[in-house]
This record gives sequence, structure tokens and C-alpha cells, in this order.
Amino acid sequence: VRRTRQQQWRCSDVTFQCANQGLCQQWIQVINEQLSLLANRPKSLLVYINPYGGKRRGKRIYKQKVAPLFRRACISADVIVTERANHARDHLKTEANLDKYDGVVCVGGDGMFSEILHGLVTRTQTDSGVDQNQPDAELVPCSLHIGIIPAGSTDCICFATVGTNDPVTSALHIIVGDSQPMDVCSVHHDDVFLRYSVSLLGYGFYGDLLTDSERKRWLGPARYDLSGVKTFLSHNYYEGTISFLPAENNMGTPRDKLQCRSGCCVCQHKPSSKDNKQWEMSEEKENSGWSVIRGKFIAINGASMSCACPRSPKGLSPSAHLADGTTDLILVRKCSRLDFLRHLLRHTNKEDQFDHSFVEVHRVSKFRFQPRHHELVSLEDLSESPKKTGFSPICSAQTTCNYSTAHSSWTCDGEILPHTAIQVRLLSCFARNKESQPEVH
Ligand SMILES: CCCCCCCCCCCCC/C=C/[C@@H](O)[C@H](COP(=O)(O)O)NC(=O)CCCCC
Ligand SMILES: Nc1ncnc2c1ncn2[C@@H]1O[C@H](COP(=O)(O)OP(=O)(O)O)[C@@H](O)[C@H]1O
Ligand SMILES: [Ca+2]
Repeated sequence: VRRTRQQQWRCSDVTFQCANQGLCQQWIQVINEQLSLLANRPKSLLVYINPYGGKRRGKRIYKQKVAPLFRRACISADVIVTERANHARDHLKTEANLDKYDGVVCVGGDGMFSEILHGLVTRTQTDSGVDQNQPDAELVPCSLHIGIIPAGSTDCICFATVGTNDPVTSALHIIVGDSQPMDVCSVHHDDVFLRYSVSLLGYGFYGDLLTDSERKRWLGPARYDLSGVKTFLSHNYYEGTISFLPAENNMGTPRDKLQCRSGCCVCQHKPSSKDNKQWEMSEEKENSGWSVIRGKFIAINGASMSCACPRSPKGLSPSAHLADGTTDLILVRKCSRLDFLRHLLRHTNKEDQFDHSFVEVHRVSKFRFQPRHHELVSLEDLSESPKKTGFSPICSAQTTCNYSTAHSSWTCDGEILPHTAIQVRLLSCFARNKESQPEVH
């Protein structure tokens, strides 16, 4: 493998020459023997292709760019082109004979990755008798790795783990057996499990944007641009209470300048007896350690990884770690439209998007959200509330945000959650049980 610009990998050839045919055969035999000893390299893969993801190029990308590389690497692949949403998830949950495979590959976007994750995690818990509905259930680790071939609209999970959204690079990472553990949040409403999340859990701006964009799926990835502009112009804010448990164990802060990469020292940190003690202490302290913030928010974002993607190469939280057992909670309070635009623009350049008076960011291990309309509201409060007005002038002052009497929705890795009051926890604090993090290629 040869590295090129922007974290991309390409195949490289090395030619050995020798006039002696017998010696050549020996070389080939020894090389093949050595390769077969590399236990990390997959030999048999189960591939799911979403033909409708992104620009609908999943099948072509797999056939033209990935399958030839798998063949050269002597990897056998069983390919399933999905016929409906949740086809891959349901197949993994109940039907697939997982003993046959070294890994599962998803060809699609973050929504498709989420299907595979849910299918694999649910299958593993069902087989082991673990109830995912229990908010404190210790999940059994999945034995199969998940590979991602980017063919979606955002491809943030691929971009943030590999550093680029290039199918050939991802195929080569899979072939050489690269792997990267990844934090998973479990999201509950009361005691009912809703979904797992690995990238963005967003309420307000991103929730509204995703809800609107679902109606424009036929536009492909451009739906996010159109819905982005529309949601920005609507400039809604939402009231509620967010409670969170700050991360412990010197996990760094979201304002650090270092970026998490493969082999990151924070994520590689192995549990020591000292860490375990700290974790036990933090459980004791848990009830008293929660911070509570009540307010009016344009966006509430939980980023368990940087969420870097082609639209924002440094992501929503540039210093978030892939596998540290924490999520970065970003609160964007009610502000003028112009200020919010400045904040958004900073996701695309080198300026610090957290350096605004109306933005705060916390590294947390758990959080909860309760929208205001679920709480008791006095009549006096209600009479003060202006009505939702739709679009208002773009250069409006701070006071002209639209008050939303309704609620927003949570987007969870691009899927809309059916509840607004949610409880979120990181599944595996690294100091406790690093092995329960799933791994991606
Ligand atoms: C004025 C210029 C403003 C530019 C702001 C750009 C900020 C971009 C931040 C993007 C964060 C993306 C987090 C990733 C989420 C994905 O999991 C999710 C589903 O992906 P997929 O299934 O591949 O479509 N995608 C989104 O939530 C879309 C966010 C769109 C942002 C414009
Ligand atoms: N064959 C199919 N037909 C319709 N929807 C599908 C199919 N296969 C997968 N899906 C669903 O499509 C959605 C988007 O998939 P994804 O691959 O993430 O594309 P995108 O990045 O464009 O959103 C996911 O929610 C997934 O469950
Ligand atoms: Ca993290």
C-alpha cells in the first residue's frame, strides 16, 4: 500500500525478478505462507450494499473499485444488495450465519453503518441473553469487525475514522486488517432503548435539518444543502433542560488542540487499577456530580467522534476522541442569526467554533435532555411566549429568534428519534471494559 495526499491509500506493486523458475515458485509459496499467518487480515466477508445511498453509486463503487481488490487479496465475499430499509439489520439480527465470516462490510452512508451496527450488537446481545432495554446493561462485545466503504451522503463515520471518504482507501484498510475501536452511545426514553449512536446526536438545528431533508431524499446529498439553508433561515430555538455527567480520568477537553488519530494515546490508554478505582469513585459520586443547564438553545449536539466530513473537514468537535468513552456536548444558545452563521462558518475554516459567548462545550460520559413543554409551564410564562413566525429578516438582532412552541427532534446518526426526552450514556468507559467497543476497519 502506498500513501498519497490527503490520507488516501493506493495499491503498490513490487516486482521481484529471478531467472530461476524453481526459486520464483519458492518465493511465491513463502510469501503466501507468510500472508496466511497474518491473523488480522480477513479471509471471508459479508458485504451489504445500499443501492440507494448517496448518489446511488453503491453497486458500481463496489463492483469497480472494491471487488477487484478483494479478489487480488484472496478475500471471499458474500454480497447482499439491500431491497428495503432495515434489510441488512434484520438479516444480521436473525438469519446471517456469522460463524462463516471474519467481518461485515457496509457499502453506504452513516445510516447504513447504523443498520449494521444495530444488527450486530442486537444479535450478540440476544445470543448472550442481555436485555438492551436496561439502561445499565453491560453489553457483550461483538466478535466481528465492521468495514465501511463510503457510498452515502455525509460519510462522517468513515471520514472521521479513516481521514478520507475514498472507497479504495477503505478497501485497503479492510484488506490489511486495520481496525479502530469506536465509542457507542445508547439512547433511551425512560426505560426503553431507542438506538445506538456513534457520530452525531443533534437536537434543534441538526434535528430540524434532518427532518426536512428526509422529504427531499430524491435530491441525494444536495438535500442537506437545501434543508440546511431552510433550517438556517427558520432560526428556531428550543427550550429545555440538559443535565450531564462530566467525564473524569483526565480525558482532555474539547478545547484541546490535539486531534485523535489511529494509535491515539488517550484512546489506547489501558485500564489500570488506579483508573478502575477512579471509576468506582465516580459511580459513588454519580448522583451529586451532574451539572444542570436550563435554557433556550438553537442546537444541542452530542459528538462522540469529531464528525469530520467533506462539508466540515475538522468536524463538529475537532478534538473529540474516537474511543475514549466520552462524548462532546455542544450547546449553542439562542443568538442572532448572524452570530449563528459565524459559528457555522467556523466549521469550514481554521477558526475555533467554540470561541463564542453563546457556545459552550463539555466532555461528558452521560447526558439527559428534557424539553420544556414536558415540564410544568405557568400561565404567566405562556403569555410571554411569542408565536413561531416562520422566516424573519436575515440581519435580525438577537431578540428576533423564533420561539418554537413545538419541539424539535433528535437526529441520531442521520435517523430521527421518536422521542424528545432522552437519556444517553456511553456504553463502555475505556477504563472499565475497553473490549466492549465495536471495531471498524
Ligand atoms: C454556511 C456553511 C455552513 C457549513 C456548516 C457545516 C457543518 C457540518 C457539520 C456536519 C456534521 C455531520 C455529522 C454527521 C452526521 C451523519 O451521521 C448524518 C447521516 O449521514 P449519512 O447517512 O451519510 O447521510 N448526516 C447529517 O446529519 C447531515 C448533516 C448535514 C450538515 C449540513
Ligand atoms: N434498499 C433500500 N431501499 C431503501 N432504503 C434503504 C435500502 N437499504 C438501506 N436503506 C436505508 O437508507 C437510509 C440511508 O442510507 P445511507 O446508506 O446512510 O445513505 P445516505 O448517506 O444517502 O443517507 C438508511 O436509513 C437505510 O436504512
Ligand atoms: Ca468519544
